[in-house]
Amino acid sequence: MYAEELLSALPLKRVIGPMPTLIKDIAIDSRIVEEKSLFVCIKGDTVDGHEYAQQAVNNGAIVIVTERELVLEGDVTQVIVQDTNRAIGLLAAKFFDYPSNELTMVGVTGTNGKTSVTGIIHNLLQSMGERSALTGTIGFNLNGILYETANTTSDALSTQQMIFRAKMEGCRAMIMEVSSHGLALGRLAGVEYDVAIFTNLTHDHLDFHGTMEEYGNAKGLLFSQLGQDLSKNKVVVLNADDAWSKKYAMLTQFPIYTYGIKDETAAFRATGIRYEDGMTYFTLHSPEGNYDVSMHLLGEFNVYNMLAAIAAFYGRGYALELIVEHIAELLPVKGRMEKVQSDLPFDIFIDYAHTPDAIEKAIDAAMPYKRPGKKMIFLVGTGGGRDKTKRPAMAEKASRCEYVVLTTDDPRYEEFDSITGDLAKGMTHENFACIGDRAEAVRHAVSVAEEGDIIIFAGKGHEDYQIIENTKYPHSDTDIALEEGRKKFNL
Ligand SMILES: CC(=O)N[C@H]1[C@@H](OP(=O)(O)OP(=O)(O)OC[C@H]2O[C@@H](n3ccc(=O)[nH]c3=O)[C@H](O)[C@@H]2O)O[C@H](CO)[C@@H](O)[C@@H]1O[C@H](C)C(=O)N[C@@H](C)C(=O)N[C@H](CCC(=O)O)C(=O)O
Ligand SMILES: Nc1ncnc2c1ncn2[C@@H]1O[C@H](COP(=O)(O)OP(=O)(O)OP(=O)(O)O)[C@@H](O)[C@H]1O
Repeated sequence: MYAEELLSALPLKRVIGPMPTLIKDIAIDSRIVEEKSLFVCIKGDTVDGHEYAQQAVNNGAIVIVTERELVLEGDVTQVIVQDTNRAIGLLAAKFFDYPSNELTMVGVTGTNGKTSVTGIIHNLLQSMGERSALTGTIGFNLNGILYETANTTSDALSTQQMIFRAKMEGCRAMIMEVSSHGLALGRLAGVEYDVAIFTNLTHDHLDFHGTMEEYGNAKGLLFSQLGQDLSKNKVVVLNADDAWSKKYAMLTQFPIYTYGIKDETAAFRATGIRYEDGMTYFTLHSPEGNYDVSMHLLGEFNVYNMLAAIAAFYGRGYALELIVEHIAELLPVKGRMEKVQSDLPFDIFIDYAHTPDAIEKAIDAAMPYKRPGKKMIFLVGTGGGRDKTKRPAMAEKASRCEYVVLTTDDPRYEEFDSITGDLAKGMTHENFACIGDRAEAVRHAVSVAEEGDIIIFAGKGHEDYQIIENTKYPHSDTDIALEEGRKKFNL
């Protein structure tokens, strides 16, 4: 792109040096700068990107966007702006020519359920033969190929790049998990959403947001940023059973489609929920009448997730009959109350619950499968160096199970005992063990399991690794549990 044209995205700037003709790429990481690039210096949490400007020049950057004049060697032009974090959003959207305008963009926010709802919508679109891309905690799924991403909601540059790639690969839709961090830090700058969905808001991430109020306000940005152009067919989907939905409804004038189980005024409502033989059944009440829905996804929380997806499809003009037909074929989302197929005499569920509410919902989901007189064992961990206030509440929720194993998810730099010690403060009974080493904890959970019991391994879900300090080690709750179980029962 012509440098002049690209930089026109930044009206307030001071340019030092001659303007080059062409910019071939944009980068925010000096280690992966290409020839003839523009590098934007971002002040991070751990380091300041301004310190890496020289490395970026050495690797081929010809323009540096910076918040202060830097001493740099080489043929390089400096563009001084007040806020580089804001600048990268404007530049990235311009460089990729505002790709979100050409796709149906779906954003899902909420404490729990983002991966599930985005996965459901993406998989339903695929099953109807429509090409869509998906980004979130699991990575960037482009036409079936999964690319790793550092965050649930990626930085502003990667976000625009991914939408552009989806457009170039012929996708008609892009389904995105929208985290509160992503919204608060401007990672979604320039993303024009057509569908904005809210799942729920419960305790998480208070290390970052400080209060639930701030956390809730950050999520509200998804709705307020939909804009005022009512000629666009934008759709807002809100959970009628969550009090925050009333606040979000006030942030936008676009049509609202509510869903829920308790609130009888919800436009999309489920009643008569039944769980049988690994299936969930319910009656869908909709503006178009009632439908019988059957799905392989387990638990009431997945009924909520499915209702959110159904409301979104309806809002975009899809026939409910068609959607309900495709739901019956849908496979469970990976690592979200996924039942492990095995020859062991007890049941294993793998789940990603890492908030108090999600733990409660995971236990609810498994309860219909609990046999009389048999135990439910819950293994729960949490990440190191993140919101510590939620830890006792997580263990308190897990205490509903007869036996609890307290462990770690990704301990990062925190001591095992510090994590399990915080969790233990919330236990309401004595039938639990604190075992920081997760592999050991999984083996222990299996060692106490007897015929007919259920074990839920929570917190790792789809992940096949554990991060200790800053290293990713291979780890699979499923593999360890199966190996230990077979040994125990001589299979
Ligand atoms: C606190 C936080 O959000 N940190 C994010 C931030 O990292 P950081 O501030 O540490 O960045 P940094 O390493 O200091 O680097 C600053 C700048 O210098 C550049 N740099 C750095 C080193 C170098 O050699 N050269 C160079 O140019 C970097 O590319 C960057 O532009 O910028 C990185 C790149 O965009 C993010 O990956 C990183 O997310 C980390 C991994 C993270 O864990 N974030 C969590 C808190 C988060 O965002 N979570 C949410 C919610 C998840 C959920 O729903 O549960 C998410 O959306 O993921
Ligand atoms: N609608 C929901 N309400 C409450 N709990 C839910 C809901 N959907 C999923 N959960 C629980 O939360 C866990 C995480 O689900 P999911 O990955 O879909 O959420 P998420 O919002 O993407 O979380 P994260 O971004 O932290 O990965 C699930 O394994 C399940 O235990």
